[in-house]
Amino acid sequence: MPMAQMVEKVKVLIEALPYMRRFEGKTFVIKYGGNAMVDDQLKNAFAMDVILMRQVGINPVIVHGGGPQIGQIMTRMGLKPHFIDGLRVTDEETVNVVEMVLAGKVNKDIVNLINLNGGRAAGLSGKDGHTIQARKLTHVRRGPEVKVPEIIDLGWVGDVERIDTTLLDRFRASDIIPVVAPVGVGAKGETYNINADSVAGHLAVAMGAEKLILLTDVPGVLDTEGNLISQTPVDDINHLIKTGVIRGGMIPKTETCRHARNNGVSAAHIIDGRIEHALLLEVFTDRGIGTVII
Ligand SMILES: Nc1ncnc2c1ncn2[C@@H]1O[C@H](COP(=O)(O)OP(=O)(O)O)[C@@H](O)[C@H]1O
Ligand SMILES: CC(=O)N[C@@H](CCC(=O)OP(=O)(O)O)C(=O)O
Repeated sequence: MPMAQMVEKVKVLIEALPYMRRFEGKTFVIKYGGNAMVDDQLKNAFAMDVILMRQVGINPVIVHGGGPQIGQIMTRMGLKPHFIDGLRVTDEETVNVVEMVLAGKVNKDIVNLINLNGGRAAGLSGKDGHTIQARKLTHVRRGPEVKVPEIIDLGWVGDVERIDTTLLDRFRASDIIPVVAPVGVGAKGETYNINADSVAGHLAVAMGAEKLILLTDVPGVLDTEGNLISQTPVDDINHLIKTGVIRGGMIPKTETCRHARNNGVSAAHIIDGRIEHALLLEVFTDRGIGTVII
């Protein structure tokens, strides 16, 4: 390798050093989903990023999605997936499929991925350690087409009521990376299907996380011309939603970020999981690659 190229490599490490120092001992809650969870090269890059974070003393907590994987199994079973405002309408049969897919195969595949890349991961759902305590979500329909606000029954869709961090605190004290399925448990032991971004936001608050990082399939929050908004103060989110700059699936994402920011999390990031090593590029470089909500 030519000397100039070697020097460039060392510069990258030096650029990362102040960030490594600043984040040592801090918790990052990372929502993992989208393309980053299906493409083999991206999957391994994600695992390596998380392992490197753990190695330099950061406590990464992974919350995963799995909407497409649930959809595949439902279709095979002859069930038709149905969404309202980005939330899956979840009847009794569907909630069983959701739990089997998320807390089962999807969760274990991620645990396996991290372990195979040299880390130590353990999977849990919200039922383990009573970690994610939930109640039925009261969903009010929104958007320009809704004239009168209307409450919709989405079935077994949950809202986080309380997070018990006991189990996650144990992991924090060890070298184990927790991988959390977004399945909640109700007061009577009932199972709730919860949006993974929302679980990540609540976990970040409960754990006093330094960062909430949401991986998605777009570069970040885009303006009306499609240009990336690299940084935005949390107080501007409302305006961006009201003026229609932020729409659709980006509304609950940015609202989750706002909730986290307003409850002690220092920064919330929305980044492009289609970029290899998106996590390290966002966290350990001066410019970052996505949107940071400060
Ligand atoms: N201002 C915006 N910037 C970026 N994406 C936006 C914006 N407004 C709406 N969106 C939409 O939000 C989507 C991301 O939300 P969603 O599909 O729910 O993500 P995920 O599947 O990763 O959870 C984007 O694909 C895009 O279509
Ligand atoms: C209530 C609700 O919609 N829950 C989601 C949970 C998984 C998820 O959030 O997965 P993604 O991040 O891949 O969308 C669902 O059933 O699909």
